Amino acid sequence: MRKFEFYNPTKLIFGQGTVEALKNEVPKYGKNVLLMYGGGSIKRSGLYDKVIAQLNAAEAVVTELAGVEPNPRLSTVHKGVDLCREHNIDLILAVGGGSVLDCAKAVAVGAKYDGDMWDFVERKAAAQDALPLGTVLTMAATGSEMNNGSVITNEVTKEKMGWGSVHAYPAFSILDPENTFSLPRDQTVYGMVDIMSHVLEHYFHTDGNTPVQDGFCETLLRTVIETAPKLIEDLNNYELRETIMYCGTMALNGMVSMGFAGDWATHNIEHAVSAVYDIPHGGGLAILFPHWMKYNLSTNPARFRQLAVNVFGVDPAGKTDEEAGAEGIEALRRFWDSIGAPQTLGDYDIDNSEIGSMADKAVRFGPFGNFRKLQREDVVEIYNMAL
Ligand SMILES: NC(=O)c1ccc[n+]([C@@H]2O[C@H](COP(=O)([O-])OP(=O)(O)OC[C@H]3O[C@@H](n4cnc5c(N)ncnc54)[C@H](O)[C@@H]3O)[C@@H](O)[C@H]2O)c1
Repeated sequence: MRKFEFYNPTKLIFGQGTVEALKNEVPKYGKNVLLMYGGGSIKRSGLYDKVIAQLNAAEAVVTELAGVEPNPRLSTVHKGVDLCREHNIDLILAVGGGSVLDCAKAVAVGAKYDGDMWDFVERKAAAQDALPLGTVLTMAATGSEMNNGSVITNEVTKEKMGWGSVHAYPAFSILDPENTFSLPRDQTVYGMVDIMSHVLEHYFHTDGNTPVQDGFCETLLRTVIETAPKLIEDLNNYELRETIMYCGTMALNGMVSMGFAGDWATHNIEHAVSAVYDIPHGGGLAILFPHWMKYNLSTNPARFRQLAVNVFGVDPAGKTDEEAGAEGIEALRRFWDSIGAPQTLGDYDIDNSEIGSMADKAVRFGPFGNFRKLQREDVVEIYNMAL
């Protein structure tokens, strides 16, 4: 293991009916609340009314920013920052999936910064402060509810990039699995692919002696693999939604990844695709991750073998590490196919015309990935494999 410090200040409030915690949490931060949400699914599901009832009980003065896009845009962040200043906002409350939460994080740091928040994404400046943020999660996927990361799309330059700050952790996050019942089957699948991808990004590291962390990661992967086929046939099953929601938070809140640096190349490769084509993040990962794995199998075949045996039940007898590892990659592909995840870029009508510009975006900050450093030509190769 490498040396580490662990810090995660987010208060997690998990379980049925927990939206009622809002009336006690909100007044701790002040009266003026900016309520951010997406395209209106929270109105159809009734969650909006429940949230408003709690905010009324807390005697909050509410300003709304609706319509936060999937793959949230910088222009929406700017709108949010303006609203915070205009209405002297004390607390931002994000109700939605990872996109709404990520956008709210960007608004929270942007409201306390004189320049353009995009400076933080471009690493030209580092956030020094933020407005407090509370969240009510409606989709299990990103882990944004309990981490300090956020991904923003600059629609003018067609760049989609992650950034993070110690000031971007939510102060509290409310997770009621029932609030994910209304999530359609395809988005449920994308969320589960995203969760597995976060664990896989952790798993492919080069630091030694991580048996406990490996076990945590393998358990999360096996749990999603066991739960996903049941959940897609029974979308209103509380226990299945609960299991996946807990997996999503644990996959990316730092708890299973202490003491090593995960790879994170595939997320970078995917962000460049969804920046140009605006496809769902989890859909892009389902296409690209198996190709990243095939491309890197020879980097450390023993690691792939361990995944194949411990997660996919591959029998390693009489096989080289590379052969067993390759079976594991095939098993992952078959599993994602079985739950209806996309398989090729062609599934989103993406051809090879933008591969060069996507690769340029992916290497914007230079070679990347900790398991193996990828150069531009490696990224081009992986996109070509995924066509
Ligand atoms: N912050 C992080 O750590 C992190 C990690 C991975 C990815 N991301 C980013 O997060 C974004 C994706 O977030 P996401 O996967 O949570 O999806 P999302 O928030 O974009 O939501 C996907 C779709 O589902 C809808 N939706 C959400 N909850 C719903 C519900 N309960 N009922 C009906 N519809 C619902 C949304 O309106 C949207 O149309 C991407 O931009 C991705 O790059 C962030």
